Parts: sequence; structure tokens; C-alpha cells
Amino acid sequence: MVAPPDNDDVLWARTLSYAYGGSPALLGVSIGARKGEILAVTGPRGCGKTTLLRCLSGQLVPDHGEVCFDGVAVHSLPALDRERLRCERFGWIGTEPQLVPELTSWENAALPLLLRGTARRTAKTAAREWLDRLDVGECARVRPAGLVQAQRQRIAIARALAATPGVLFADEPTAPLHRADRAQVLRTLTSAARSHGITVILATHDEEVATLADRTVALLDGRRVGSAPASEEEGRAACSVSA
Ligand SMILES: Nc1ncnc2c1ncn2[C@@H]1O[C@H](COP(=O)(O)OP(=O)(O)OP(=O)(O)O)[C@@H](O)[C@H]1O
Repeated sequence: MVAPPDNDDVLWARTLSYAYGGSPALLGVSIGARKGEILAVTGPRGCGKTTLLRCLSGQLVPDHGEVCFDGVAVHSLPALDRERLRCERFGWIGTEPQLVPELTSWENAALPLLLRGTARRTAKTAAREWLDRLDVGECARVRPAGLVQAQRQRIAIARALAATPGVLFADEPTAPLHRADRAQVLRTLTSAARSHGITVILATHDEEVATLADRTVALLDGRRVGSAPASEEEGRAACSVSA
């Protein structure tokens, strides 16, 4: 059975290829995600998950193929517009928490909101709420150097959620956490995303983590395993080139 064209995808990519210095990491990958959907990208180490997320989020420009978010052709935006899009509409949780060492935990969590011009008091309230939800409320006034890695990662997750992005890219987000804490943090992340209509693209090599997603796409050696629905290969309306 051929799936009908799906024009509800808020983020989609068609035939993405990317190589690092001639060494291919992605080969013709097509993918789509709807608003509020939690989509897991799975596969063994080195299969191209991070590269795919970096292409989808505009951090990398694919060698071939297209990325479209909310009608905007991300791959053809000038670098500054891609940066603005990432700042205003996307969130990123990496495997390593990258916090600003000079700022306290709440200031780190509030940073995307402050950069967008949100009033300091409002941004602080939102940041502290998310720190509480992620069980690091007591660390609000502590700088990253005074925290353990698992606490820093919870703060990075709070920072991503506090900004309520359109799409949250999460690359092995629970890797630095203790095994016992992973399920709880992932549940907080996925339930927050569902209640706020945030689309999540979740890269993981852990099958258990992937079970929390609405749908899974598997990669192997830079290619999508199994066939992509027809809607992800063709039949899309062209996206515009302005942000
Ligand atoms: N900056 C880089 N320079 C050169 N090669 C890279 C770079 N980043 C990734 N690669 C290579 O590209 C391929 C895909 O890597 P990628 O990190 O996207 O996979 P992954 O599935 O996310 O792996 P992991 O789970 O280990 O992060 C691998 O062969 C990797 O060695």
C-alpha cells in the first residue's frame, strides 16, 4: 500500500546527502515529522544520526537534498538566517551539556528566552519552573563547575524546553545520566513536548529510549533502512526560500 502524500509535516527533508571531506555520512535520506510528533532516529554508532540532526537543524548544509521547516527552505538560507531560525524556532540537546560557565543554572536555562528579548523576570520564572520539573531546582543559583555532569545535562534539557521551540533536536540526550534516571528524564521531556506541541527529533542507539517515541526511523551506514513513505520522497509542495 502506498501512503498518501502527507502535507502535514512541519519539518521534512528529501534525499539528503552529506560527506565529511569526501567520506560519506548520509546518503539520500528522506524524512518527515508532524507538529508535536516525537520521532526517534535509531541506528548503531556512526550510522549518521548526528549528521542527520545537524542537517535538519541547519547547522550543516547538505551536499545534496532539501530541508524544509514550516514552508522555509532551510538548506538555502544564508548562514545568518539559519542562525536566527535555530535561535528562535529550534532547540538542541547534545550528548554533552554545553553550558556557559560564567552563568548560574537558572541564567543558563533562561538564556534562549533572554536572547529573544523576553523580560528578565519572565525568563527567570520560566527557567526556574523547568529546573524544578527536571529536579534541579535547588541548583538554580549554582554555576556549572559546582555541579555533576548529570545535573548539568538536566539544566541543558530545561534550557531547551523553557524556550518552547518548534522543533527540539535531542542527540542521545540521556547519555550523561545515570541509567536509573534516564527513563524519568525522558518522560519529562516527552510529556513536556506533547503538552506544548513541540516536535522532537530524538537520536538514539538505545531501543528502549526509542519506545517512547511516536514513530521510529532507522539508519544504517548513512542510509534509511526500510522504505520511506511516498510522501517523504516526492509530491511535496515546494518550500519558499525566505525565513
Ligand atoms: N566532524 C567529522 N569529521 C569527519 N567525520 C565525521 C565527523 N562527524 C562524524 N563523522 C563520521 O560520519 C559518520 C556518521 O557519524 P555521525 O556522528 O553522524 O553518526 P551517529 O550515528 O550519530 O554516531 P554516534 O552515535 O557515535 O554519535 C561516521 O563515520 C563518523 O565517523
